[in-house]
Amino acid sequence: MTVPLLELREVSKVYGARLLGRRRDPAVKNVSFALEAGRPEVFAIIGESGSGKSSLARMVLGMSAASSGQVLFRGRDLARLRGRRARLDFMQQVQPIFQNPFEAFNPLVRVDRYLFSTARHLAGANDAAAAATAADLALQQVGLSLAEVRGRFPHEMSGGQLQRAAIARALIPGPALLVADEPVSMIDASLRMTIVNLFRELRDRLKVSIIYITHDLATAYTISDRIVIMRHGEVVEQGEARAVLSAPRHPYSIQLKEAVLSVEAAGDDTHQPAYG
Ligand SMILES: Nc1ncnc2c1ncn2[C@@H]1O[C@H](COP(=O)(O)OP(=O)(O)OP(=O)(O)O)[C@@H](O)[C@H]1O
Repeated sequence: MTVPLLELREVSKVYGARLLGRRRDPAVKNVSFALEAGRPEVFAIIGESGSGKSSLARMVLGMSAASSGQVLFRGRDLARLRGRRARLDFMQQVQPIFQNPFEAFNPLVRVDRYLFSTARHLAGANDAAAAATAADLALQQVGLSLAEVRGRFPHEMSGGQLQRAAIARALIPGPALLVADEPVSMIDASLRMTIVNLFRELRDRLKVSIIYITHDLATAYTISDRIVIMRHGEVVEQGEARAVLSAPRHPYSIQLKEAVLSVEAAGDDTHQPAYG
């Protein structure tokens, strides 16, 4: 069997030891799943607020250690990733996209400078021209160009544009995996679908896998190949997106399905493609 791109084995996360003398409930409890190497997919992690999605994302990104279990990237346990070279290699291959693009960028740094810096540090661009080329190519992948971004501060761009620039930044090192934690929840509703559809396009064009973390079943259902549904830190259902949605087994997934159907029945146009 080939080594998976990403594998979680019985991963749990417990914050702090005790709360008022009582053991805290785990934020993530015995979660296992794997993404195959060489088979790019959009993999959604769905759950309501507090279900443990962001805790899981932080462990996959190596930003927080699992309390028990293992997170393996290409067979290497993230808990054993030592040294600058290994960390850099991991960061080149696994890139985050956060919820609020205005927090992801330093407000005092022009967006193009930010991209050039990523190109120098993570993509080996060794002069200004190489950094500009890398930034421009990445921006084109998300429907922007360096000319549109040049010289602008984050607040001089719309939330949708800035989130695209954040996705471009994440693409600069040529990652194999993007971890997008609620990437459209701060974006104007009319632009959400354009951005999530972009994930599918990137999967096909760049062969990158995307973990799409959301509380919004409708977008996840539309763009994902597989989904896991979390509740209180546990995976309550997982599988191929259409299969899970067509025959939900858990009461929570049934509720979610009903929510999607009611959005569709209402003809909510926030889930239609829009450009801008
Ligand atoms: N740094 C932390 N310290 C202590 N508890 C935390 C920490 N981060 C998260 N938690 C707790 O862990 C549980 C899961 O939180 P988490 O943020 O992972 O869920 P989530 O599904 O991403 O929710 P949301 O969508 O609201 O961000 C919650 O009970 C939360 O209060």
